[in-house]
Amino acid sequence: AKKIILDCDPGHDDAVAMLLAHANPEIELLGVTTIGGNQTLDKVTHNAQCLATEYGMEGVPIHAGCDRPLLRPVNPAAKEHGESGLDGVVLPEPAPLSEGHAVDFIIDTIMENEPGTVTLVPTGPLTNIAMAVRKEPRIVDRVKEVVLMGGGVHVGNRGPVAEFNIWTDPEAAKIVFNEPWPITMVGLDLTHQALATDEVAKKIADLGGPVADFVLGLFTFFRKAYQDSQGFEFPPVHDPCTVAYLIDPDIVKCVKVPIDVETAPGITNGMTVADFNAPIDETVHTQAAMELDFDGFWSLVVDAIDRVQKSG
Ligand SMILES: Nc1ccc([C@@H]2N[C@H](CO)[C@@H](O)[C@H]2O)cc1
Ligand SMILES: [Ca+2]
Repeated sequence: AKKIILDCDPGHDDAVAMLLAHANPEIELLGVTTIGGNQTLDKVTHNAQCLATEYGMEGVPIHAGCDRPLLRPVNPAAKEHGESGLDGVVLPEPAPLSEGHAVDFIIDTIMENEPGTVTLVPTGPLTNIAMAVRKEPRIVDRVKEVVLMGGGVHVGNRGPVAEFNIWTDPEAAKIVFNEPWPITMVGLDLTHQALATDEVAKKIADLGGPVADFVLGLFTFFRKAYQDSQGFEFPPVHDPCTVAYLIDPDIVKCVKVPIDVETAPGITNGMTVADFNAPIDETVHTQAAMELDFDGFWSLVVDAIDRVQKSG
């Protein structure tokens, strides 16, 4: 199984990423770390703890991380995720929070495991990852790869070309994208294909059960929020696309391309800039996810719900 650390800001779609990472046998979830983003750090951390209970996740450490970006103020996505960060569902009691900062957990976990065996899966702003790199630069060569939800190629949800996770902390993103580790950017080009349509909801409803109902509750709220805030009929469930790619790389088609981050103020601030004019040689350590196998993706999510309900 692939060992991963999920660095997240739950968040309706982070919640599905956590479910997929916990349930699928191809993934060994070494720990969950949290970052302020969709909501403030205290709220997203509490949400992660409650989700661990909901999914029956035993013994997976949860560590809270940075409570704000490196330079920018926190700008929660309250319209899309609600005041709690997980509006639309009733949350169970929280699982315990582990001692110690997320940045130290990320560093220690990578340094304690064999080189090239731990994958980082950030699905929120990249502050914790940037801080970890600055505190312990040796993690860059030891990490197997970074598969992050964020950015996109000339697409945005915070203005014309910025995506929320990057836009929230562009300086952290610039640090992360400029380290020489392998990065798969699972951006909006890809995740806007991962729509929770009526047919998807029906498959989950047909499964039945408490976790199926929980996920449907997430989707119901997220769908209304997306209709009201971005005019989408169905909500794109961004974050689990990262885990799905790790489970089955054929589910996501990627293109190798140099990617950097714009941190200058102005209309392109927070943009991930893919340079398709550059030569693609072995120095290119970044790739952008562009095409999703819709049915393959959703079958993994339905399977994860089924597995968690069966092991409950
Ligand atoms: N409108 C909006 C939707 C999702 C998000 C969060 N940020 C990323 C998508 O931009 C995902 O990680 C998701 O959790 C932010 C804003
Ligand atoms: Ca997220």
